[in-house]
Amino acid sequence: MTTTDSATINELAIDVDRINKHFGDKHVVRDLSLQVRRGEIFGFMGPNGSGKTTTIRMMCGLLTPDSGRGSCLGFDIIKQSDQIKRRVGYMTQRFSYWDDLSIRENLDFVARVYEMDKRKEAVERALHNLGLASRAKQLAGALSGGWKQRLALAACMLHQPQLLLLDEPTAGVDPTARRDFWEELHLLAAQGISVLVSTHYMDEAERCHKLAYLAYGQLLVQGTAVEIVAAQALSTWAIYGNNLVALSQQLRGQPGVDQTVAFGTALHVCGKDAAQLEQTLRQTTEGQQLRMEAIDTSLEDVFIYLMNRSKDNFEGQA
Ligand SMILES: Nc1ncnc2c1ncn2[C@@H]1O[C@H](COP(=O)(O)OP(=O)(O)OP(=O)(O)O)[C@@H](O)[C@H]1O
Repeated sequence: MTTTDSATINELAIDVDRINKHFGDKHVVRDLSLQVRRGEIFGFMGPNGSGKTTTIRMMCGLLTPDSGRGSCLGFDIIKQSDQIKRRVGYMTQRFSYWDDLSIRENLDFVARVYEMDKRKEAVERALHNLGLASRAKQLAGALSGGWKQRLALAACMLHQPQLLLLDEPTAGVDPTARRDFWEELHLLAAQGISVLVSTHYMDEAERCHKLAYLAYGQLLVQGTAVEIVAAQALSTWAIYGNNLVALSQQLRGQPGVDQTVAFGTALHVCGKDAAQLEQTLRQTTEGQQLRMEAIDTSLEDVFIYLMNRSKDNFEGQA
C-alpha cells in the first residue's frame, strides 16, 4: 500500500461495500457501496421508503446488513457495532424533552440516563458548543422549533460523538432556523465530525458536501451537487409567458423533451438530446408570446428527473 492510499483510508469515516438488506421479501437496500470522509456532511435524498434510513443505520452498525461489509470510524460494521455505537450521535425526528425543565436541566437529564462520566462538564460543553449557554435557563417548552432542534442536537453531542446521524432533522422548522441549524452542522464538520443526514429539502441538499440519491433501495447517483448535475448531462430551458400549463402538456412526449416542470412563473423543460430539445421547443413555441432561454440545470431538475426515471425502471418492484 502506498503512503497516499493509507492517508486516504485514514481519512474515511465510513467505507461500505455492497451492503444489502431485506425486510421480509422486500429488498430494501441493494448492493450499496459508499465512502464518507471525516468532517464531511453527506446527504441522503430520495422518495419516501427508498431506503435512506435503513442505509444510514447499516453504515453505522445500528442495523446488521444481510450481506456486504464495511467499516465505520475504523471499526467493522458487523463485528464491532458496539464500539461504533459509542461514538455515534443519533438525532431522530422524534426527540423528546421535558417541557417544564430548562435547556440545562434537559441536557443533564439525558446525561444521567446515559450514566455519563463528568456529567456537569459534558452538559456545559454541549451548551457552549451549540450556542445554548445564554439560554440555558429557558424552559424547553417555550422554545421555538429551531431552538428545540438545537437542543436535540446538543443532547446527541453530549458524549462527543465522531459521527452524527440526522434523520430529517429539520422537518417542520422554518427556513431561518433551518439555516442556523446548518451553520451549526458546518461548524461541527469543520472540527472533524462526520454527518450523515437524510432530507427532503432541496436547500439542505445544497448545503451538504456530498449527496447520494436513492430510489427503491438502489443508489442512483452520488457526489457533490455539481458532479451530480454534470453526470446527468441534461440540457434545460426556462420558458416564460401565459398558458404554461397547456404548453407543458403539449410538450410532453415530444422528441427531445424528457421532462417539464413548473418553477414559479417559469416552465423548466429538460432533455438529454440538446439539439433535438431546442428544435422541438422552437417549433412548438413559434408565433407564441413566450420568452425562452437556455439555463443551467438545477439540482432540483436533476432529482425530479432521477425520481421519474427510477419510477419507470422499478415499476412493480416496490
Ligand atoms: N424494521 C422494519 N421492518 C420492516 N420493514 C421496514 C423496517 N424498516 C423499514 N422498513 C421498510 O423498508 C423500506 C425503506 O424504509 P426506510 O425507512 O429506510 O426509507 P426512507 O427512505 O428513510 O423513507 P422516509 O423518507 O419515508 O423516511 C420501506 O418500505 C419501509 O417500510
